[in-house]
Amino acid sequence: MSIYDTLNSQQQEAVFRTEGPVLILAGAGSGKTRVLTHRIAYLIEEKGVNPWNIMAITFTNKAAEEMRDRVDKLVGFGAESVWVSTFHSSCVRILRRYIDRLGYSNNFTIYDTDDQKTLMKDICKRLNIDTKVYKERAIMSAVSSAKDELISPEAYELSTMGDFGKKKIALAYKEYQKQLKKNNALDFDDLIVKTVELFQACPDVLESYQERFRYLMVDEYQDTNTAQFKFVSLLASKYQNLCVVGDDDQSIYKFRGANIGNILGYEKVFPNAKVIKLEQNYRSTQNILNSANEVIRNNLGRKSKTLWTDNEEGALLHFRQFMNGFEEAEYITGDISQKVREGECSYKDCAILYRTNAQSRLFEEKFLMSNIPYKMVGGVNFYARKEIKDLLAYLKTVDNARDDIAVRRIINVPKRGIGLTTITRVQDYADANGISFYDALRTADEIPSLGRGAAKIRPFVTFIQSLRSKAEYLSVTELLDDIIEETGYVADLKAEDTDEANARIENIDELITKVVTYEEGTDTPSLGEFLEEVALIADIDTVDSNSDRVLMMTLHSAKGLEFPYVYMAGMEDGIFPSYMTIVADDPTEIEEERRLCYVGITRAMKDLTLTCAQQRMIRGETQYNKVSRFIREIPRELVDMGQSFQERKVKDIPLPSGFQQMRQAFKSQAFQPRQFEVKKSEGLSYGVGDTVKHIKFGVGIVENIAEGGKDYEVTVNFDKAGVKKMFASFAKLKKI
Ligand SMILES: Nc1ncnc2c1ncn2[C@@H]1O[C@H](COP(=O)(O)OP(=O)(O)OP(=O)(O)O)[C@@H](O)[C@H]1O
Ligand SMILES: [Mg+2]
Repeated sequence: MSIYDTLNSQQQEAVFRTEGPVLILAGAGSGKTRVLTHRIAYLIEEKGVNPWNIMAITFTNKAAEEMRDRVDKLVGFGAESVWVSTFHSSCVRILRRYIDRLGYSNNFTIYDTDDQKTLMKDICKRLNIDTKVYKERAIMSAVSSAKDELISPEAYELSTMGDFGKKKIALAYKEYQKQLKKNNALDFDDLIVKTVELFQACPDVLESYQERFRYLMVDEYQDTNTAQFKFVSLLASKYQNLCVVGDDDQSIYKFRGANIGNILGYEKVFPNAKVIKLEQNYRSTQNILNSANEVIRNNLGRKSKTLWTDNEEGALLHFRQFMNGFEEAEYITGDISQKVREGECSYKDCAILYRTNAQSRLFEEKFLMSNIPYKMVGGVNFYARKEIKDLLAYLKTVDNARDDIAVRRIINVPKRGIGLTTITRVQDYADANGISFYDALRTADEIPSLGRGAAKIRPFVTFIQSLRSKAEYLSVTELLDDIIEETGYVADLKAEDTDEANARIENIDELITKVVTYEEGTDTPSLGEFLEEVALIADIDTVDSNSDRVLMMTLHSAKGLEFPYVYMAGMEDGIFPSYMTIVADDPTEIEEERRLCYVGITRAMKDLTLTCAQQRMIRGETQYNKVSRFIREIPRELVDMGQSFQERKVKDIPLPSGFQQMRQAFKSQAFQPRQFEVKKSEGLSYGVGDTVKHIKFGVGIVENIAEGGKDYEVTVNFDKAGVKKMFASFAKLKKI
């Protein structure tokens, strides 16, 4: 039996049709990605195609990694030469080789959003564009959309049609490109645009890549934009071996220029394309799939399609409503650890999905406290995010200013024109005199080497000093508000008005919520104690070589992935669908959110839990949200509604439950695993120093047993496998 026998007949058709354009349009979990990986295997093994001649493009690095993995498993030898990557990294590789043909040098720099913004600010100044009327960020986002559509500065200018605002943007766009080139730099969008330009300007380069990539495949095709589509169609125009797979119901990147028209337009560019539909879902239980189908049915602008499954009916979906976000996080973490403890699944089988990254904080804290390993995919841990670090650095500086790193972090946030030379000189002075960096700043006038630099430092010191005197009578919440206000931190982000800036604001709101919760839950709150509490969570080392971890990510980053147990949290109108899309005039915005919901539901293989909170603290204020409209679109008979919170007779919980324990835990530091060295642990049949046997790692000696929340963490030095840390309940060690 060959690997291709495991495919159904439509899938086989898609795999075996290696020549010519193929379009596979099919619903979630129908095996689209599987078809692509098997197609790669088939090309190499059955058609004798050189792996070097195959290119597969996916949307995210995570998806590329996963595809690479799947291909490696199918094809033993040679698979590493298949070019599997994202659009952006493919383009970087091509440009590094040939961009000199466009007059750049091959060691070009790639500008991140901060660099872009600095440049755009500069340009606005130079062109006398009033950034109060035309915000840099708004200009940048218009420029970015133009690039997604492959509209050049010249074409943009022609399209302005006397529109005054657009004219300004056209001017800025033109100048921006000029400056980028002068700096030998490309922004993110340019990576694709310049590659397309290169292909168009240099037929020989294009041809060499056409020869190289005889077989092209694109996953998640529904999310490609015009520029990306042009890139692949140019590459495929010679041999026409382009196979794209996608699902119009999972198009969730309209805000980034994804163009659903590409799906429909494919047959225009490749008129003899073979269209293949896959209708069987292999991923999910009937209940999960039916729920997903019912939800997506509410979108009007879609092609209807059939998606069925042979899988078992499965458990009902679970819906749980809680008093607040804290209870919600507690329930989900508890549910996961119970399942793991009972041997029903491992941590890595579980994923928590949410609408915005800011929602991760409560889960992270809960996981850390319960010693449950977790990993955030495609996001940065809450306390490692720039905006959170910046604001905490302010609080630390106000608190005692002994943390040099904190002071240095914010000395130029927002920009105060204090240069690196000045900072280095201050640091040298501090080192030479054995004083802190901040104390050196306070005596800046006496540092001879500073010269005029000292004048720039004075306002900063005055600002911090004034915050310090305010800290005597302000609450931590008020102090934080004051810092945000005075630094213009949020105001600047608001002016940027991009998705990224808005996500940062949400994170800051979440920090405010954290402070408010802290103050409400403490008799004598203080800045010092708050920082201590945060430091304990922020500094816990989450780097864990163990890959058995609960995954947390936004719904957007979950695209293409699958997990046996999925938790969709924050199912509330105002969160998901987001408030912005509810108030928008445009009904297609809700449809995009609904597609995102469809993506979320269809990630689940066996079990799906949907949760929401009655009240949620956002920006330190309690909001009352209705249950998400998407929940109401799922037929009741498919859902186990659990106990509603009214039935639990919760009278009035001013504080999130579990909060007191958390405070206790912080005070006693009980959740720091290494603090508790237990010689002979209750319930374990072995102790430190005993020789034990593990089913996979063999024989070793127990080096340490630490109390970790609800389970013991055992460190064993195995004769062969080396030192491993594991939780007692699934290590199943036997004393010998
Ligand atoms: N013919 C098949 N037999 C058994 N399992 C299959 C078959 N086809 C697909 N699967 C399994 O079904 C699951 C979903 O497949 P895959 O991830 O390829 O779907 P997809 O269409 O790419 O989904 P998405 O739209 O979410 O990206 C995978 O676990 C895959 O291994
Ligand atoms: Mg897929």
